Amino acid sequence: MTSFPLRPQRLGVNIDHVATVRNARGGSDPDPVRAALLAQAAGADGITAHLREDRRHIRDRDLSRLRAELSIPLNMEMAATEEMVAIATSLRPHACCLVPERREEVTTEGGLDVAAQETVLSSRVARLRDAGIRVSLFIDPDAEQIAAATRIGAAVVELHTGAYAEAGDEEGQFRELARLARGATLAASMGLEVHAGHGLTYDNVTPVAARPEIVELNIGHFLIGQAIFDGLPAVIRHMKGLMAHARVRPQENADPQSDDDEE
Ligand SMILES: CC(=O)[C@@H](O)[C@H](O)COP(=O)(O)O
Ligand SMILES: NCC(=O)COP(=O)(O)O
Repeated sequence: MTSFPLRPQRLGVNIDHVATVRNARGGSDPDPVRAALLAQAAGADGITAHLREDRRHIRDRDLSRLRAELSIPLNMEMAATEEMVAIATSLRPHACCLVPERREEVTTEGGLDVAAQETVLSSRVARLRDAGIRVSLFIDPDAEQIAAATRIGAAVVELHTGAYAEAGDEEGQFRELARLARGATLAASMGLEVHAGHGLTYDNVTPVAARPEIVELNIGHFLIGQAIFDGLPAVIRHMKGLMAHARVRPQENADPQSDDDEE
């Protein structure tokens, strides 16, 4: 692994769960667009918002306001459906991240099975790309999925960090970190830009932030929850500080067990 300071890593702030709280009462507060503008002012490098098919948090109007009001990149997460492709190609956000979706799920469980649906996904990726949108695929860090992502013309993969974040013990965390490290190295070697996210917190971000190939982290649920106690600007600044520190001496900050040189 690299031992010199790495280039800074971008933080994409996911504001979905501001909308979850708003929707609990059906009114207009708290406003996710106001949160996004606050995040932008506090140093967020991008804003991520997931327009779910069931509109349980972010709604169509939130996205059009985000598109109009933000000056940092907007990353629209969405299922790879006809409806969502039509919305995205009309909205033209900076990026679209295609994610798997099941109505019954509480949150996004696992990555998109790109290998199993290459034909349909490649035509949807092409339509988004033709509209000038940078396309990312939210996948598990598996060689088969990474190879399929390159075949269908994605520019970016976002590696799902949920299994790492939820690993119950140190051994499981080491194993999942090693898997992420292998996936990140492979994806970068195939020319993909590598992002990561899901379930990241102050406590588990450092080894992921220290991976040289990972240039962007998307973090939401933890930041929005922690903002209740500390305020959103302070929370964003603290997370960015942890990410920056992880990249100063990546060898010390990455978990030694995750070092792909040792595998
Ligand atoms: C794809 C993904 O990881 C995000 O969309 C994020 O977790 C917030 O949305 P949900 O909690 O609704 O999955
Ligand atoms: N793609 C991951 C994301 O946007 C944020 O996930 P989480 O931090 O809300 O779990």
